[in-house]
Amino acid sequence: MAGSGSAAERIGYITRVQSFSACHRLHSVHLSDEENKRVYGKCNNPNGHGHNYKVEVTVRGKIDRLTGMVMNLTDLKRCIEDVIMTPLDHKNLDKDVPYFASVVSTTENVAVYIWDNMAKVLPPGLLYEIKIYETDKNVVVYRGE
Ligand SMILES: Nc1nc2c(c(=O)[nH]1)N=C([C@H](O)[C@H](O)COP(=O)(O)OP(=O)(O)OP(=O)(O)O)CN2
Ligand SMILES: [Zn+2]
Repeated sequence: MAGSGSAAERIGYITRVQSFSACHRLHSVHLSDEENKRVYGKCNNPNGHGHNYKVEVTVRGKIDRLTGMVMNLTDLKRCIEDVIMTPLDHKNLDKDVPYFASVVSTTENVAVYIWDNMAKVLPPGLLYEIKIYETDKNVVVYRGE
């Protein structure tokens, strides 16, 4: 049985929460203007609209027996600064972030963008989940599938 102090490996999930502000417009380059209006409605407004996004970045891994950590949250904080805050905070997602020039800036795609870039800077296999609150009511989860 795995009691405290046993040799059994423990798996932990740790999450850091980060907020950022950005504006965007839902508009697909693969759809006509009419289709864009029909699909995205008010979110296709040419002048865009803004959100205060909240992102939860979760990593999963062994709780190191010596350090007591899955990873140092201070290191996770630095990764989040580089991957989320520097490129996205106070930006127009569609105009300031090259990735969204051809990819519609839905929250699903923002989650994929963050996942792909977090995976590049974290130790392999550690990233577990990106959860984004676009609003209090609209929440997206992406787990790299
Ligand atoms: N599948 C998706 N659908 C929608 C997305 C998205 O990212 N993925 N995004 C939007 C808009 O960006 C929009 O800003 C959402 O606004 P709204 O519907 O007004 O947000 P709320 O539901 O929180 O607003 P309430 O009016 O308070 O209900 C649309 N669809
Ligand atoms: Zn929006």
